Amino acid sequence: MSIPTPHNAAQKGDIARRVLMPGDPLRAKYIAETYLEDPVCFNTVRNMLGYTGTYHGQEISVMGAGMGMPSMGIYSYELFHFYDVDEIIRIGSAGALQDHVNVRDVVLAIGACTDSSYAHQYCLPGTFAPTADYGLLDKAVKKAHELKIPVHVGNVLSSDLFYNEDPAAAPAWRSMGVLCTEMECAALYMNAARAGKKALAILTISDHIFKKEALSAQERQTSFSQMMEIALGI
Ligand SMILES: O=P(O)(O)O[C@H]1O[C@H](CO)[C@@H](O)[C@H]1O
Ligand SMILES: O=c1cc[nH]c(=O)[nH]1
Repeated sequence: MSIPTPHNAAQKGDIARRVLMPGDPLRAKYIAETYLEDPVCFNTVRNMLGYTGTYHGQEISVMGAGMGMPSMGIYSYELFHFYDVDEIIRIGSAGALQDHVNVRDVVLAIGACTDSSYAHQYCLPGTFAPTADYGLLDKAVKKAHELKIPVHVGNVLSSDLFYNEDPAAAPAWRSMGVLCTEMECAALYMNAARAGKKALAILTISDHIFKKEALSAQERQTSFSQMMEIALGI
């Protein structure tokens, strides 16, 4: 595939080697305008906004990934394969599945279970365990400790379903110690593995599946800042 792609108007060199990816493109805009110096917008196709700027002198990009594994699958595939991106850090929200994981908490995803068929394309003679890049994960853990931000480090669920009508699904994942549920991490980790690149997901708990708690808009912003401090500090 040549660039620009059907989904990304960037030219070669417009995108940094490291990209932060929130699901929401407006959050990408907010991050670029709030945290980066001299941000330049490189994509508006489908309003999936992407920006490149600098943070403490280092070039970094931030781009929306959309919701769900197909969307993350497209954008991260193109970044890894056509734009020479080396590292993608997903920054997103998630619903807690464990009692000790609370709203506002930050989760670093070692691995991503999934109910999606995304891995079928690889025709593997078994199941694949999508995992974070250990170097990025280690740096994120150390940065969180340095910033005194408590984090949970463990397995997450990347589900195709935000509204799941099977009442047994969440308790089943909970019984396996899975910390929280979101919708993109497994696709990102699989694309990174296939491309020989690096990925990590940093998640903020926005709601609790079992306690039926949810953050207010203001609280989301505060917790989101902690996640950003870790992601940008790596
Ligand atoms: O906050 P983001 O990154 O969008 O992540 C979570 O929020 C969306 C669902 O509301 C899904 O994309 C899920 O993964
Ligand atoms: O995918 C998600 C994100 C936040 N909360 C959920 O319950 N699911």
